[in-house]
Amino acid sequence: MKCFLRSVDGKHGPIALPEGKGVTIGRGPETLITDRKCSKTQVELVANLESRAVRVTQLGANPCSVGEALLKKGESILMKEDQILFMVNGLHPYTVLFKEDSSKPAGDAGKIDKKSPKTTITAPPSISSKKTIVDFFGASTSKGHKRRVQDDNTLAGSSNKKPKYQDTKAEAGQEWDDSEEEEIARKLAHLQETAAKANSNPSQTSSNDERGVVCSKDSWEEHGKLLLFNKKGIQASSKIAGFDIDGTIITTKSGRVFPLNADDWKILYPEVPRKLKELLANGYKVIFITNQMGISRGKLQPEVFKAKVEAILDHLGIPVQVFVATGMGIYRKPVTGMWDHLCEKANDGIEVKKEDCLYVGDAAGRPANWAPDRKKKDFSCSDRLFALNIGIKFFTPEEFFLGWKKAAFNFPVFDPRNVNPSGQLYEPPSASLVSPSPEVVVAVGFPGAGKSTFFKEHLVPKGYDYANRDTLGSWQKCVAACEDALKKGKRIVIDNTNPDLESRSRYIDCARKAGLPARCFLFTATIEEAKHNNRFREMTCKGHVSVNDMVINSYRSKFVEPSTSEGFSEILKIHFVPIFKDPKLQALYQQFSE
Ligand SMILES: Nc1ncnc2c1ncn2[C@@H]1O[C@H](COP(=O)(O)OP(=O)(O)OP(=O)(O)O)[C@@H](O)[C@H]1O
Repeated sequence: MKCFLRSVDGKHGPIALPEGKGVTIGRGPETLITDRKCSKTQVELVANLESRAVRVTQLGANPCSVGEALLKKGESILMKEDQILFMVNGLHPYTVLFKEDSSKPAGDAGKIDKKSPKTTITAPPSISSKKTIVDFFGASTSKGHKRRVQDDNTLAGSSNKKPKYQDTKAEAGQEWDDSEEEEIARKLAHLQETAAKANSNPSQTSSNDERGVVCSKDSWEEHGKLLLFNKKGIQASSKIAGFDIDGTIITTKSGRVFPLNADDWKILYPEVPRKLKELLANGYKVIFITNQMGISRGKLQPEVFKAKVEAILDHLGIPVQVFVATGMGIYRKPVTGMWDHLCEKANDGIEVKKEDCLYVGDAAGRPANWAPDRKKKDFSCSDRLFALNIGIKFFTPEEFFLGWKKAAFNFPVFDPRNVNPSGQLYEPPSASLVSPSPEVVVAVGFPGAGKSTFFKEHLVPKGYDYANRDTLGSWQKCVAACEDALKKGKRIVIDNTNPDLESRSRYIDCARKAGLPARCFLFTATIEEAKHNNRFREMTCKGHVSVNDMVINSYRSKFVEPSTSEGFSEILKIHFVPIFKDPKLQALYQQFSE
């Protein structure tokens, strides 16, 4: 038995790790690593042939990682054959390989060809048949799979390499090229075996991760504004790796921001297919999660988009579950409706473990010039906020696929998690919310500032009449209602946005004519908070017409700070203090929305 360290990138040949002897590896001619973050003595490796494991000890200042574990200087971990060692910052991947001595007859492992600088190994019987892998990927023909693998090689800039897998005639014992994909294929084949067992006995799972049954056919589902694609071969898991599609998995061929047509796409980075396959091999279910508002706006035909999704998956050659939010509402990222659907209804009842999940997206709130050749700021922060709302790890495509360092980003001004239920409701605190005698209360505040909620909570139950232009139909009807209430000696609130002097003067005049006071209740919710509230109302209140940003911006441009000089006897500032009777609604409110 011998042990070798193998470069997953295929940058150099295998490095022998003699039994029990420390081998120091790092930046240098042996590994061809030039990355200065990697020390020349980055890690020490000690092979133990009996336990088929290698002890990895971190020596350099910047940590390496083995599987999920990040090693600080001086820390050690045992590395098994199914794990990947990244020398530094998720870069320079290595695996270890234990092989029977080539001088002995090959058992269930292969042999090292000492003559060739490149390692060739004999495929273990369990994975030597191409069909095994083809079945896992759900591809229809072996030819199709072979072509797909070649495509991936081309993407990875290694078109001079031979195809990774032999054709269907490949038998156990035949030699095949050593490459990064071979290791991944080994793991995939192992997973497939486990999956096959799980299919016959769904309660049985692999050692660490919970897995479900393997999906046997492609299917599209529709759940209101959610489209869901189950690709043949997907398998439920407690570990989820989620990806946005546009700008993360693909970009446009044309170079335009928006695709010119359904064929205007290409894989964003050559590293994408391999990284996704690696995740699958490590027991993740890979899902794509995309906002496609164009569908509900009638600009994108659902069938056209469905065909595009299928073409992307065929090109990648991997089983992926795809979630598409077709309009506004709970399914639209950053709100977590699509994730909730996955957890509650689309993961075979396997509980998703958030700590084992990650999400990658390009809408990350990065400012202009976030990297030397990246001038444009991100169009949004919705992907980062989506991961934050769920509570899982987030990466940009550059961080995840290319190993770039974390980029700076701008956080939204309004953070719904910070609304304070015990905050001060109004100012000045010495004022009285309710008057014992007839009066007019005139609201001023953004659409969505919380005016109606406040009045219905605090004034209407105390006997105030209520006038609102949305329900009555016009400001003239509100004025009539106001006159009528005052004539009857009643108190009334006017629940309109009333941003300017003109709109307010109508009600102040009514009060003046009746010889009664008019007070102003100025709602202090900011524009960002008001937009959030409007989106929350859209998700939770079916009857309300949605308020678009134009209406909100128009309020802002018309707004004139109310003053007693207009004729108000008093001006109260009303702050947004959340009241939630249902914890589910509170949780939804406290999610970032966009
Ligand atoms: N104090 C509060 N606590 C929790 N949610 C609130 C509160 N105030 C308002 N909301 C929510 O914010 C959304 C907008 O509130 P509301 O309809 O009261 O605003 P508005 O100022 O009356 O809007 P418009 O001017 O468009 O009628 C609603 O979904 C409401 O449930």
